[in-house]
Amino acid sequence: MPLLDEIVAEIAEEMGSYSERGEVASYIPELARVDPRHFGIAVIDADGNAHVGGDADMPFSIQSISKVFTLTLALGKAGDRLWRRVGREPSGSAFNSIVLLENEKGIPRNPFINAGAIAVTDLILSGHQPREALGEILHFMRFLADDPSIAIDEAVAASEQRTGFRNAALANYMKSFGVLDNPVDYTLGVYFHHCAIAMSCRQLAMAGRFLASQGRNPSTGHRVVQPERARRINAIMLTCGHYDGSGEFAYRVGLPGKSGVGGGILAVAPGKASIAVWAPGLDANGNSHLGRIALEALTRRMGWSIFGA
Ligand SMILES: NC(=O)CC[C@H](N)C(=O)O
Repeated sequence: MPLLDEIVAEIAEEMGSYSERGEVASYIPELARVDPRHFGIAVIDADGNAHVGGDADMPFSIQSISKVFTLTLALGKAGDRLWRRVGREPSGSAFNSIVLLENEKGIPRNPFINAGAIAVTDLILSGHQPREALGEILHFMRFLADDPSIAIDEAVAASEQRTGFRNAALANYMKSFGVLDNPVDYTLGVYFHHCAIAMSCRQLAMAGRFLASQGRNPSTGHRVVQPERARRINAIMLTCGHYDGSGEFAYRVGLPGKSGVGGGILAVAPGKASIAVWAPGLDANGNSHLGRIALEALTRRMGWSIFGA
């Protein structure tokens, strides 16, 4: 699709000239070292062709984007039982907020805020050793992206493990309500490590293909999840994937999307494409500032918003 190639190249070039790039996350010390001038974009279309621009092959910390994949895995294990320990409504508060937990009996609003993702990780652990659970998550990422080289950035994981007091508070608080089954340090260890998986835009867009193609890996025809499950994961990405910036993302971009504080965003244009962008500078909600601008430009030019042209 030459048009798509041109648009992706144009966007990569335009993003290079922005001076307002947001702030790189600094509460995880290792992420503060990343150069805010990076920009990458990868679009895998419905025929499996990759259209890339900028630093599309440079690995970055996927952080909360991993929550899409842990949710998928946990749903595979627990099915609808998962929804007993986590809700599926937007929280309207920050990704690491604790405020709603007290009134809601330790049940997090959705699987994409930190508390919800920690509860989902706990379900994947379910009695296994942290190493086994992590191995399973990594194996799933490599399988989806069709790339055995995907790995965890141990320096990022260790950095968050040292400084993740807020997440430790969320996990302990949920544990006090009986929402977590495993030892808190096991669950947190797995959570910090899956957030520290490093992937490039190309690898992420590859991993997201099943969400754009009704649950199937389009190149092998392999079913990852049922179409209904893919649709529902997309729905939660749309409503909750950008925390208290989810409304703004839907308004401007109009696609299911999941951000991470490493500056990545995975977005899904159902039936059309799986898209990953990366720009490390964040806005006030902790979502990639330029990443959102780039996706807005892409969906506008391609007419891909799920809400119409
Ligand atoms: N929004 C994010 O990407 C947050 C993930 C990060 N690992 C944290 O728990 O704080």
